[in-house]
Amino acid sequence: MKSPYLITKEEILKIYKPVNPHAHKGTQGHAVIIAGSYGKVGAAVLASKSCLKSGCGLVTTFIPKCGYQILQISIPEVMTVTDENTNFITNIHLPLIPQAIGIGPGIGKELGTQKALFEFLRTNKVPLVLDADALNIISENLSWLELVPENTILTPHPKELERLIGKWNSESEKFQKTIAFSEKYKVIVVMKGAPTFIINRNSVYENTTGNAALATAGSGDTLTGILTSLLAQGYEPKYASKFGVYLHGLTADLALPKTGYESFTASTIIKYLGKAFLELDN
Ligand SMILES: NC(=O)C1=CN([C@@H]2O[C@H](COP(=O)(O)OP(=O)(O)OC[C@H]3O[C@@H](n4cnc5c(N)ncnc54)[C@H](O)[C@@H]3O)[C@@H](O)[C@H]2O)[C@@H](O)CC1
Ligand SMILES: Nc1ncnc2c1ncn2[C@@H]1O[C@H](COP(=O)(O)OP(=O)(O)O)[C@@H](O)[C@H]1O
Ligand SMILES: [Mg+2]
Repeated sequence: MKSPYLITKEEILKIYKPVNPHAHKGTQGHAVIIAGSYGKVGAAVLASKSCLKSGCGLVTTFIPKCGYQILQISIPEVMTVTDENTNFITNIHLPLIPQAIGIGPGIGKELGTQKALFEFLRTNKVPLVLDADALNIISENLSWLELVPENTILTPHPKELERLIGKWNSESEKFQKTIAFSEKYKVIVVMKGAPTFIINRNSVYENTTGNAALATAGSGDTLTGILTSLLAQGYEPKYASKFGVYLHGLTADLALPKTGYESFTASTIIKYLGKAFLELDN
């Protein structure tokens, strides 16, 4: 394997598009987050909040009914659309065509949710981020990946990656298999870890931000929100993936001197997103 390209501040500055002074919420992109189930509505809250706090103009969150009040009270800025079902998603219907959709955090693997995911993938044309249980469901139905838009971003952690590509015997085999997977399905794979690598066909990129403070519940859910937000703002998937992982890691680097590793939580990622964007101007 060629040595990876590093995702550095210099690279990110070539990608970053500062907000236009004439911008309004309608020009900043409308993102949809499809997430949550009974007991895991927090995943929907974290992904939606990080989405909104990464610059997109409007966020609509699709959740099972049990998440309605939780979402509306936790994040009044976010609009919500609910499934007919109380505890998990069974039928994804959106009253709008957004610029990007992130799906998967906390949705579970109920049969009804699997069917809803298939029907969604069959009809969706919008740029997509697939995470968590969306990946776990797809792992058992790999042909569904033929339905997703080209350059869909997949964000597996190592266990989810193993479910997608099978076991590997060495680091180099892991990369070979992920490259083959990215080429076969024409998708971008964000291999989350320490550090995170992005595999886009046979190109490999290594993130330079982040630390072990990110080893905390919901950390990946916030990454899904950030990536979906950047896609909705019009960043191409190859740029959104790099910018997103860089910003996500940078929040932890900036927060660490204040929080230490132990008290850092996924909400701290969200809290430090503003400082991470400001750091790009320094
Ligand atoms: N507050 C919430 O509502 C939360 C909801 N979550 C959701 O809960 C669902 C289950 O997610 P999980 O990821 O916990 O379950 P998984 O079963 O997908 O992953 C857990 C397994 O993966 C392994 N693993 C994870 N990261 C690893 C790493 N970096 N290196 C090696 N092994 C690693 C763990 O050891 C464990 O065996 C997802 O839908 C997720 O989005 C979680 O994000 C936690 C917070
Ligand atoms: N030790 C670490 N160093 C750097 N980043 C880490 C470390 N541990 C976890 N992360 C990052 O935290 C995130 C964890 O994602 P994930 O496992 O999906 O969390 P969750 O499902 O709980 O939201 C990934 O972006 C991963 O790269
Ligand atoms: Mg996760």
